[in-house]
Amino acid sequence: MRQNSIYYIGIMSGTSLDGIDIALVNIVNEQTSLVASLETPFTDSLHQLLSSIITNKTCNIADIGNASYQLACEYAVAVNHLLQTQQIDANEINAIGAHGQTVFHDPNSETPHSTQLLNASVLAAKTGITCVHNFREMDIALGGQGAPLVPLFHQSLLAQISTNKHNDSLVFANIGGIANLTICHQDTLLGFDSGPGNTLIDSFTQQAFDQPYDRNGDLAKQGKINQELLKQLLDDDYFALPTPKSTGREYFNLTWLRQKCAENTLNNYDMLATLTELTALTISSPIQSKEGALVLCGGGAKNAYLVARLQHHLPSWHVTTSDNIGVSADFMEAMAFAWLAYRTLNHLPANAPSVTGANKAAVLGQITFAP
Ligand SMILES: Nc1ncnc2c1ncn2[C@@H]1O[C@H](COP(=O)(O)OP(=O)(O)OP(=O)(O)O)[C@@H](O)[C@H]1O
Ligand SMILES: CC(=O)N[C@H]1[C@@H]2OC[C@@H](O2)[C@@H](O)[C@@H]1O[C@H](C)C(=O)O
Repeated sequence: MRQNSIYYIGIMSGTSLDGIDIALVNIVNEQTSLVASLETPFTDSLHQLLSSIITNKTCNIADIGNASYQLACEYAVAVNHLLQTQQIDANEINAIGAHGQTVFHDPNSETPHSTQLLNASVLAAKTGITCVHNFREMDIALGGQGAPLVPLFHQSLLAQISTNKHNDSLVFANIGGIANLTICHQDTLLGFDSGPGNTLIDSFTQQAFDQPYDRNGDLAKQGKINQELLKQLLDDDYFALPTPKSTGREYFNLTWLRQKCAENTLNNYDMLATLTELTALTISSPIQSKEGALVLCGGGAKNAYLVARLQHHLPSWHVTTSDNIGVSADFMEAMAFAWLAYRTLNHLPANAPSVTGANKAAVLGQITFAP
């Protein structure tokens, strides 16, 4: 590690497949702050390749290698561009914490695994920066879910954010493709995937309205929630499972939806309103305290209709976005991966057994040194 450097880079490309989020952060005395950020879409060819790997489940082995290589190249172009605009040399960066692209997540099978594609050698070679990656594997090897990993980062932020008023009941909800909650109550830390965030909303919007997502929830807002279908969806076993638990797009997808509502003939607006309500209810229902602060991050925080439904279900809660407490809602996850790289390089554990169910805390990730 370069001792005088305080910079780390985090890269997240999440389950929504909307592209790459990069955060350049500095970490001083355990305090993480965002210096610069960049959001860039995948090229069409990489987007198509990743979508086909994720949705087809079976794929050519060469596709895995190609996607890993292409992803590393696109990560590297974005990192180099960000550094150039900031006039920061690669030598000043301690490490990149790179999530990679999750293509399959199954921590509960007889052969538990979670696969994030990324050719880390290519990323290190093309940026000249040491790269930390494969963060979920060790937690799964220790019997954990390998996800979510951000709750410990959320907890680390508590010391530096200014919501002391609500500190005894603070819940972070990251609403990406899948939604995950971090519940900080006094000294306890809980965290789990609550279920679909935007993934069903996005897939249905693409199919029915030929738009990438339901901007601000404007389409759902025009529909009427169908209570009968909502009940059928909420009956899914995942929602009643005790923690630790995590999930992914291999479970919550349009096939899942079709199976649940084979007999339903809702119009598209009502369907979208019902799917949005599913996300709102599965995020709000596990929250037990009467009041507190619900801090939203991830793209779903921009869905005004979804946010209104969350506020509706949590009337005494202060529902806000992490931007309002000084942490970028768009780059929270990328910041978390920069922080995870910092933990790895400093030999510090980065999983929370109370969240993932691992039998012990451990240093996570693999290090690929800059050549
Ligand atoms: N203005 C908006 N209105 C409604 N939804 C939006 C808006 N902007 C972004 N989104 C939603 O946010 C999604 C992207 O969110 P985000 O980037 O947090 O997901 P991710 O990082 O891929 O997911 P995950 O956290 O599951 O890994 C988009 O696919 C879209 O559904
Ligand atoms: C396997 C996987 O990639 N899981 C992601 C996904 O996206 C949201 C949710 O599902 C969460 O469990 C996790 O990402 C975040 C960054 C996490 O590990 O905390």
